[in-house]
Amino acid sequence: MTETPADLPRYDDAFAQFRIEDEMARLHGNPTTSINAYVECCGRYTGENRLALRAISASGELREFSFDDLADMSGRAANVLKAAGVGAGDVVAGMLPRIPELVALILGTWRIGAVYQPLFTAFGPKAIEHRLGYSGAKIVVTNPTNRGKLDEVETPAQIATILGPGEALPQGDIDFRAALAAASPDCQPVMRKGDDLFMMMSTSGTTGLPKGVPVPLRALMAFGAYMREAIGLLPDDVFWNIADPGWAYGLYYAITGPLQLGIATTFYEGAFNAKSTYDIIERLGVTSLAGSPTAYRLLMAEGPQAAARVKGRLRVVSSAGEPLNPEVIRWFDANLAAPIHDHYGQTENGMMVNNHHGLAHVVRAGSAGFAMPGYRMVVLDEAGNELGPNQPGILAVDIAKSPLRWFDGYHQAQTPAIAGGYYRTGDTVEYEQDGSVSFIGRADDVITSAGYRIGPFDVESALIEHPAVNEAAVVGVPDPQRTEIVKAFVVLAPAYKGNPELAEELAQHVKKRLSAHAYPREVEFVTELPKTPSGKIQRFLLRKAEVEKRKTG
Ligand SMILES: CC(C)(COP(=O)(O)OP(=O)(O)OC[C@H]1O[C@@H](n2cnc3c(N)ncnc32)[C@H](O)[C@@H]1OP(=O)(O)O)[C@@H](O)C(=O)NCCC(=O)NCCSC(=O)CC(=O)O
Repeated sequence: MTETPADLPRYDDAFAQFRIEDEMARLHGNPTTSINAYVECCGRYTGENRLALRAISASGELREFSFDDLADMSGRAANVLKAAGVGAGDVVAGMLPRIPELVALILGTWRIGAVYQPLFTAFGPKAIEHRLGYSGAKIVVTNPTNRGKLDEVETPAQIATILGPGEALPQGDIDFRAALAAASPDCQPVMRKGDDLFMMMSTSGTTGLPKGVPVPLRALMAFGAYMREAIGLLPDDVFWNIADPGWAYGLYYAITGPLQLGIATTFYEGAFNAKSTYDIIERLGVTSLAGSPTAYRLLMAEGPQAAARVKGRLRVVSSAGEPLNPEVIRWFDANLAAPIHDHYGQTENGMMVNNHHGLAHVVRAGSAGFAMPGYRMVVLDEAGNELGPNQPGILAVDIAKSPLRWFDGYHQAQTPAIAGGYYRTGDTVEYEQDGSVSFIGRADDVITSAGYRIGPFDVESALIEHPAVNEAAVVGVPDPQRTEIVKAFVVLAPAYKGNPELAEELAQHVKKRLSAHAYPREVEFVTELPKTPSGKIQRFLLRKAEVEKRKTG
């Protein structure tokens, strides 16, 4: 790839020079004594007339907000939350599209020392109820598009709705926009400690429903380090991370990370499509773009002509959520003159292995890159022994030697992934001789589709709610566009007959009940599912057969 400029440090140097004290010094507060995420991401940059947010509405209207504007809006949001009885340590859930009020809500939540829980706007009632259930959120802030789903959710949480012109307020709700206008913008930040939480995320595994991922304030050090070390964000960059803030990559690195560095971020409220993405890159002069390979493959599919008008504009492009194929790297190089680098992370611990833009000379196409300074990443065999180069095993974090790692376990759930001094990511990889990591696949049944992590059990439990379904097994099958798609194998109840209409009905059922992104794009009706003698469904056999079938065409 790129030639080695003589003055760039060797990657090993960056790793050796890492000192947690330097990361602490970059914060405004101190994680051991007193810290507040609002102060880190906004309060410290007020009074400088500094740009914080460019927000483009679905109809294309651009509005700009300074850190002072966000201080004012978040102060109001904080006072509205306080009036609703929210205090330090309480959970505030947000189910909102990318609108300026979303940032006001998140910063306002942090300002009073509360914990922000994102609810992806594609979620259906089943996914929402589960998450509000384990978080115990005191209030949910949403908009009319999503409000109806909450009628089907059992929750004691108060609901606040952001109304558009002429929209009616559901009975019992707080009119959030009117309350913001009436509230005072003044609010003294509530200081916390580094181990206190400021986010409650969720993530899927192989078994059981999604689990809560508590994020302590000391994770801010890791988020800032990723923006600096891997994305290589510079003060003059026009930064746009297109990932949805309903998930980790969007919340950590489209909102928290750039604001923490005092650098403006970008919101586009409309649904993703290649044309509007090129339009916005051109209109705003975006120099640093982040997103998932599926989004980049969709930009590629639009063809070289569409790309030509922004060729040379992008200084760097960062990719996360799924492995990046070398073909995309070559296409971006040829048609956008932009280096696109693969980065690897998880909701637990954030980004950990990256092709760091600032260290372009060590980038390897087809590899996930090198451990972030501040992390010691290892490859383990099943017994927990560290493996050498070219030996496949589980990618893991060496806890004692990774001062930036912050994940201490799932919320009110066991965390077998943390054992023997390591956190096991669940991804199978191997090291190359130079220490870069090559991704092989998941060691479990978790599905990666269009950058989303989807738990098969979650989809199966939505399917078996349908009266036609007796049993279901859900697997990820390879797909050239979305890495994997969700496929369901369904054993029907005796009164039902498998046909395309029923397959579509089941897909729609999952879409509506669970989430619009997690539905099975393929449904196959079968008479039985492969099982172990003890009755456990063997998803891996179904997946293996699908992989073989697709290979042989
Ligand atoms: C690449 C994409 C832009 C492609 O967008 P698409 O529009 O094609 O499709 P999609 O995958 O978003 O959505 C699948 C289906 O859900 C629907 N859909 C999506 N969002 C919706 C919403 N908010 N409300 C209602 N429906 C919605 C779409 O219309 C589509 O329906 P239909 O199929 O009927 O057309 C997107 O998939 C994307 O942003 N992916 C990246 C995800 C991401 O941010 N990953 C990194 C974070 S993961 C992470 O942080 C860790 C973790 O997950 O744990």
